[in-house]
Amino acid sequence: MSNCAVEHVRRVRSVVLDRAGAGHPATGSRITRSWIRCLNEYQLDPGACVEPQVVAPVELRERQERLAEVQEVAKVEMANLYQQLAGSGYAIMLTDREGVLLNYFGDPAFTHAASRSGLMQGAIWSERVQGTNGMGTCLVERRPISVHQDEHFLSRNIGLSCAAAPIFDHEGELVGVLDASGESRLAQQHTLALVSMSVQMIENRVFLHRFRHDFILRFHNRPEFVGTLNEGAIALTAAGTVLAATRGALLQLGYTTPAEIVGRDISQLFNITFPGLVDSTVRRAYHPVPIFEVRSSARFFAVVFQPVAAAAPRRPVRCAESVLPDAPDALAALHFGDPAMAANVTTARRVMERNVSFVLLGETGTGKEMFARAVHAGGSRAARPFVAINCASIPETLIESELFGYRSGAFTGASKDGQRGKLLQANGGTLFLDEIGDMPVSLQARLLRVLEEREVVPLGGETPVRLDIRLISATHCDLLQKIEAGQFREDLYYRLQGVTLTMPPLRERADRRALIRHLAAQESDEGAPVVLDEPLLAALEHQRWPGNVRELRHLLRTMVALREADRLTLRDLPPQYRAGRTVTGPLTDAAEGPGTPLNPLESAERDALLRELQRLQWNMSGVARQLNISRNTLYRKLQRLNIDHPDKSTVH
Ligand SMILES: Nc1ncnc2c1ncn2[C@@H]1O[C@H](COP(=O)(O)OP(=O)(O)OP(=O)(O)O)[C@@H](O)[C@H]1O
Repeated sequence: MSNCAVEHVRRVRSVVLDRAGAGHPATGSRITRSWIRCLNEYQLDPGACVEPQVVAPVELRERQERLAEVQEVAKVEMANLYQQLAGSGYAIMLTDREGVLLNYFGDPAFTHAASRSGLMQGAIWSERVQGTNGMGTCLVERRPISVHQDEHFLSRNIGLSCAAAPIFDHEGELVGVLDASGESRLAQQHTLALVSMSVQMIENRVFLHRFRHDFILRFHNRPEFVGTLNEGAIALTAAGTVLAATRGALLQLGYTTPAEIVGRDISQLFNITFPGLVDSTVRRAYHPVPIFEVRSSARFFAVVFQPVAAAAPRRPVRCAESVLPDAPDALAALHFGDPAMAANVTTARRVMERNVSFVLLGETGTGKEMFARAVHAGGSRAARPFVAINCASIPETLIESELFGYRSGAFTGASKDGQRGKLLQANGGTLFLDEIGDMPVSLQARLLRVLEEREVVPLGGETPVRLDIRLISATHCDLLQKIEAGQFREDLYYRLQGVTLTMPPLRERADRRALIRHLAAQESDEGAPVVLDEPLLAALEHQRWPGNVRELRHLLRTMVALREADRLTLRDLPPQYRAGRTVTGPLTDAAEGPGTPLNPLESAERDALLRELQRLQWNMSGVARQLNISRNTLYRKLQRLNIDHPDKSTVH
């Protein structure tokens, strides 16, 4: 045993035996209490150098399945927390209530040392097995706790610094612990606060998910905190009886256990009737409405969310392109504090429950479709279909049948069963018309008629069908300019335009850094979490991003896939992003011009594309069709390959 370990053992024994230990930092009462338990109750030897105890893989899987819902939510929060602590040598861990380590996100620099210390999946970190430690002692104390270096009981653990917080379920049962541990010499003051915040986020999100088929009242004494991790949430039956409440709700209302309010009518807690509150929430378009607590008359602001229909197809957490959390947080998840996006979300929430049409403007890849999906997911139509149609990528001749459908045999090549058009497929839900500016003028008249008459006659059919759709249109072009040029109908423009929102380009978003981290976490969430070092983050933050968030996501996806280590640096950045294309760099504008070096493959692609463009006299739809790609993709290629249209104004 090293001198240091011998000294530690001597100190532990002396503190426990005379319970004095004057002058030693570890005599804080919780640590002392734990040491006493370890020595007297569990009969542990502080100098023991035992191997970590690990449960069998089958048992680990069973334990993980038992906590599957918490784990699913915790994974995202663990990745976020890991990003926040990245570089400080921490590993983030989740244990169950017996202290078995279920999930581990580790700093690569620390993983090896961590597994030597027993910080690995399946290891048991209860206080009874490992003595005083963040995870185990937190389970006993049921409170957030830091255990720094020689505050550990076993001398083999004194290299560690741990910050741990307990996770409770809606019944107040302790279900596990979230912990950040590292070999850091300096206990980071803020680590415990970050871990506690992550736990609060996990508890809230698990609660919202578990009670998604019930009414949920979300409240805070400041309206802007409704929907944040500080809010309180109460699940209610359709009759307004309390089913469960979050810790945040109990804290704000001055109760200590859920049992004190479960089973009571909501009107016994707040001076409201439940139907009245549901009504005013909907009338105020999900803006928090003031309510008063019965006992203290304290004012709160509340929103009631309606149950998500049980029959609704569950939105996959991760789909090919877009990642959306469960409603109603989909809109909030679209930004991390950018004022323009925040204002868009506020406006959308205000009108979401009224059948107002939206027009979404913004450059390609700024998230127009994602925004439309979030509006759909957050509203009362969430359980009904969301149908998207891209007017730029469907050949003009087919848009009509795509929209209106057709009867069997309506035209050569039509399916023999016919097809319901997108308008009918979207009935009751949302129709998203992407690149509306590219809709042929003849079809615009027909669409306008349908929107005014609110019924549609399928192609080749006779009986009109009643339509109830929310329409969200998107375009990257200037529709007013198109109207002037006679390419877009003014009357349709006014019919589509209930609320117009502009998605900011990525280079102008104030929350770029958080968004980059968030996307990197999402892109790496199936493997070990990836950390971006500071120079790389700064370089990404200052790119021009002509393809906006889409381009950023694809770049991160590529970098994550090709990485050699879990810490990405400037060396992982593809060459075309290294020089020049920054917003503030010296090559700012010139970088988009022909000066940017292309690799040989890109040069060949550029030549081939130029030949095709010249052959078809720059008819963009024709070239896109010829190459079997969408016009959006074609425009993106032009941008990427530095091809300027001879008449620049027509290239968007
Ligand atoms: N706020 C966001 N958070 C996370 N990912 C986003 C966000 N906005 C966009 N993305 C990502 O960028 C991709 C492109 O977004 P989307 O298709 O919504 O953009 P768009 O503006 O509709 O593009 P286009 O005009 O080219 O159709 C999405 O698939 C998604 O992965």
